[in-house]
Amino acid sequence: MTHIRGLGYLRVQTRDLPRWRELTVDALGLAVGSGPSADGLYLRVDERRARLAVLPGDTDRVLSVGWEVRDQFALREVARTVAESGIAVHRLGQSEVDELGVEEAISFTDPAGTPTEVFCGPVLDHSPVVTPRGHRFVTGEQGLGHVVLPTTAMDDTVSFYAEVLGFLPRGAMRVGAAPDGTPLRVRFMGVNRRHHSLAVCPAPKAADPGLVHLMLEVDSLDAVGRALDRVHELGFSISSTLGRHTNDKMVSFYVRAPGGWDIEYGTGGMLVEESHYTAEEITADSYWGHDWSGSEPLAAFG
Ligand SMILES: Cc1ccc(O)c(O)c1CC[C@@H]1C(=O)CC[C@]2(C)C(=O)CC[C@@H]12
Ligand SMILES: [Fe+2]
Repeated sequence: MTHIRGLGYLRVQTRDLPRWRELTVDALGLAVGSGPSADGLYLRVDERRARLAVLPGDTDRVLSVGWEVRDQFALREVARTVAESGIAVHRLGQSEVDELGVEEAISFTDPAGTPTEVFCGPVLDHSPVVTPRGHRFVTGEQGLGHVVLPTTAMDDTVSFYAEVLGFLPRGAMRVGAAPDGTPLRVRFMGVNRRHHSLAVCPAPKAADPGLVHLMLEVDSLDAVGRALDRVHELGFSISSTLGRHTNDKMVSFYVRAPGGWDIEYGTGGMLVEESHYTAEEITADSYWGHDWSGSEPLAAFG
């Protein structure tokens, strides 16, 4: 039933494009790609034209989370099931799909309020991906990485992704309790062998920026360490120090992006063997490290 193959792209809006360029290109080592808007920043990590698009605007917010399906027939199925679930679905026109660099796409708002797109037929850029320090990003069948979305409607959001879009639960972690004692949990969900392509996190209000973090994976610990050096040199704020997560086994750090949300930058994520997997509850976010004590408050929790 699952048609979604992975996280395809993320598009965000910012008031501070120059600082975004420093973070993504100079610090994190993404390659500059191309796109239709002359003042936009289009970033490549692989053969896709722009996996991350950063557009100038007067607020800092997510413009769209793009989920990928196999082909136009799978897209039609997703459009039908989302519409049947009671959510209004729009089919994007030619100028819109050209802007996204895909063949076809639909858009809708998920129960968390996230502007969401599902697409097929991404346009490729066959020129070499020249990252500043020669590292590679881990994408391919695992998709771009993962996003964590804040939501005030946890149950609706989780059931939408699981029961309408076919995401598989990949475990949870308690982050507190409601006034009546019901545990609150961050829930991880996957669509491919990456442990999670999505996590949904209980948040007090639905407001900009609409994101908790984007995770990007690179192919070596040295690439993570070098990026961390550059993040310090360029004066970015570390939200969480280096550590290893207990669920996906990834070694990562979190850096604060302009706009009040984070980019998680890691390596060594596990590959899920779906035929044996069961969804577990972790009781610590990390085996070691991941000190969040120096973090500036996330805009989504503010
Ligand atoms: C716990 C965990 C496992 C794997 C991940 O890729 C991952 O990002 C996390 C942390 C999720 C979550 C977060 O990002 C926002 C701040 C949160 C809610 C915490 O304060 C603990 C867990 C954190
Ligand atoms: Fe994460």
